[in-house]
Amino acid sequence: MKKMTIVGGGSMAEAIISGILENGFVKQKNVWVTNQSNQERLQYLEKRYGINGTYDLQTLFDGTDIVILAMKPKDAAQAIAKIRGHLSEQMLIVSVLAGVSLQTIERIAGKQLAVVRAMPNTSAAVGKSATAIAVNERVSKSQLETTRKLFETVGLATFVEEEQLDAVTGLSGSGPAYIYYLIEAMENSAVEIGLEKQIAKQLIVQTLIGAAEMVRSSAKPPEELRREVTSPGGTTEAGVRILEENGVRQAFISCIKAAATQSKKMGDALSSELKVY
Ligand SMILES: NC(=O)C1=CN([C@@H]2O[C@H](COP(=O)(O)OP(=O)(O)OC[C@H]3O[C@@H](n4cnc5c(N)ncnc54)[C@H](O)[C@@H]3O)[C@@H](O)[C@H]2O)C=CC1
Ligand SMILES: O=C(O)[C@@H]1CCC=N1
Repeated sequence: MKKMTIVGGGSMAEAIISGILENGFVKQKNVWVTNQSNQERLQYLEKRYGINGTYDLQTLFDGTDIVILAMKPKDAAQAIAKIRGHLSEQMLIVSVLAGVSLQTIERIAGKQLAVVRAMPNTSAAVGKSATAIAVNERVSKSQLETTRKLFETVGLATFVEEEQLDAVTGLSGSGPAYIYYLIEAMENSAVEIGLEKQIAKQLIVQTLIGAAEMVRSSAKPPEELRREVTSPGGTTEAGVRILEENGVRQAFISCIKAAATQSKKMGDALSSELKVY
């Protein structure tokens, strides 16, 4: 892989940049990034990661192999229209935009392109993304391999049907935020019951890592693992009863469904915006 161009320099772009450089997928000097207008942010990315920032489209796209689209879906029409003259069939276009279909990317570009639609998460920054990927028929075998390698350098990568990507977005694209929310609540409670914040943080993080590893490596389903923690008349039973009484399970289910629906809505909104033109 010779050159990579990233359009959009926000949280997701930074997570990918940090992950791929850590794993040597591409050399720092061969990574080019741009954003809408925030020069300070571009300079931060250049300094922090030793990559190149520019607003000059020729410099950005000349001889590039992979273009990563990492702007918000609402900005996609304008952003892709601006760069479409620089996109070619030889390039692999990788979109991480929630909800936006492979077809929509080609429609905005106004030409046939090899497009990958991926849904990673920000844990890419530490090599732990869970990424699901769908591709269009113009993606070659070697581009498919490059895509797999790209996302495997930042965590787990799996291929799915495009129709499943909204569900993936609701589950694992947004997923880290649900876990951070849980950690916030655990930290709040820890302070309230008299633990020091720093000690509580260590215990919470290790508990999450341990539980995740148990689910990953054990043949037992999570319900059974949970039963093993729950002594009759004990502490866990007292705690989990409160979760059940407060509908926390249902709240999580509704949360993930709402996020998946929102992904589809954002894609549909962009698609109907295009019909207007
Ligand atoms: N943040 C997350 O956890 C995840 C985000 N995504 C997707 O990644 C994309 C980016 O999300 P974030 O990084 O969170 O957003 P962000 O708001 O942090 O960054 C968006 C970037 O796009 C740039 N941009 C906007 N218009 C542009 C234009 N016309 N030309 C060039 N750059 C332009 C902005 O300047 C900014 O640097 C979204 O489409 C989102 O759906 C996907 C998976 C996870
Ligand atoms: O909140 C969002 O729209 C993006 C997509 C997945 C995670 N963050």
